[in-house]
Amino acid sequence: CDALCDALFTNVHLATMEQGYGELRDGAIAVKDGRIAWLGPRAEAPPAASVHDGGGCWLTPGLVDCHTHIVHAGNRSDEFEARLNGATYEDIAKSGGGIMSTVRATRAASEDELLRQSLARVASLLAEGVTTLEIKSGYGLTLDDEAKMLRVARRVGQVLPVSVSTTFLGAHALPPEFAGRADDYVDEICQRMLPQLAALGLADAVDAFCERIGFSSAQTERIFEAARRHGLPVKLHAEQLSDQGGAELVARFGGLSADHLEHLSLAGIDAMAASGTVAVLLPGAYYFLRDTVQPPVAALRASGVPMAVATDCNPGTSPMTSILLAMNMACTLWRVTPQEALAGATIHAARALGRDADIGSLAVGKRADFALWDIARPADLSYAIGFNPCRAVVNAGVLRKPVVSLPG
Ligand SMILES: O=C(O)CC[C@@H]1NC(=O)NC1=O
Ligand SMILES: [Fe+3]
Repeated sequence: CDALCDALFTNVHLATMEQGYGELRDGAIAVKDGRIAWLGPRAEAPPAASVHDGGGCWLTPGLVDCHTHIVHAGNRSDEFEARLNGATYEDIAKSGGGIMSTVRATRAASEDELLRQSLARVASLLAEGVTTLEIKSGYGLTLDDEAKMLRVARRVGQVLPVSVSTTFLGAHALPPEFAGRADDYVDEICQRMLPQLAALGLADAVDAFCERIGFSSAQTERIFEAARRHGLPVKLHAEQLSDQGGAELVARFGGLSADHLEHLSLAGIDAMAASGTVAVLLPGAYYFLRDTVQPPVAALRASGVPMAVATDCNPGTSPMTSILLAMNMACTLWRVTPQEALAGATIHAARALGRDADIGSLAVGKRADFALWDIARPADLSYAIGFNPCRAVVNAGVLRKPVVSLPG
């Protein structure tokens, strides 16, 4: 720091996540105006107005959950029960349940009620050191209801100490008003919903569900072209249940990420490697659906495609509000390594949001978003199941306890 730093966090071991990982033991990190001003050996730390002794904790970048549907009303435990009695996810969707069940509940909920239900779920993630969260729409499927969801997503970041990236996912399911007229609904998305939501500044990115029970790659391409016309980056639910060529499509648009990827092809991997598109792994949905087809983690690793890990928090396929559990699942179910899982919930997740210049690793000039952990080594974060070792969180240089209080 040229002038006196605002805060110094010392007596900590740093997992910097620079160049993919990076450790600095017995270190310290200084903050000025909400940004990282210095990091290095504890003995060389600069003076600061306030000094916090980290007690030998590990200090990582604040965790980033880069794929959630955390704003929604109601739950779908009835379908969970039905599937355990033999129904399939696609049967339920085809009979009007599934996503449409949550659409009906979300349309019926007021904006304030939607916020109240969502904040409780977000608080669970914040307790585990999450400092940035992506939140999708996709349970409204009309302009007004999609705007309501995205306003609630923005309010989450105003009410709680978390940065929120919003994603418009109007192409999540075909609403009843357009039954049998998918192309007309895609027109509604491209010609009305997306332009107005972009003009209102409610969406930071655009996503679609490219799948047999979702939207075709041709329909997805039309949505991506509309996103491009409005200067919005794209990402995609791709190859979750089948190979629709979604990964190649999102790579062709220089998209931020392709997500799920259980049925990803080698051609899709090559396209993502060439375009720098992040592979977002969502083990919660694989686990909860009792899926058996794994994403090609070894091939993604060999091709150098950056892998992120996220909760996919949603009421139908991944009712999970634990990023640490998602990290453990990625390791245990798919042989992601603990270092890859931590990169997947920090720098690679930040890259999947187009935010890696600002967050996701410990580097001078980045936002001072940190999490402090009472662990022996960083691998402990994806090793433990259901145990939360987070001892403190720092948002833009401001220290807070992990558990936040909710309004009202
Ligand atoms: O079932 C839901 O409510 C959303 C499921 C979620 N959305 C999607 O496109 N794939 C998923 O797993
Ligand atoms: Fe999802």
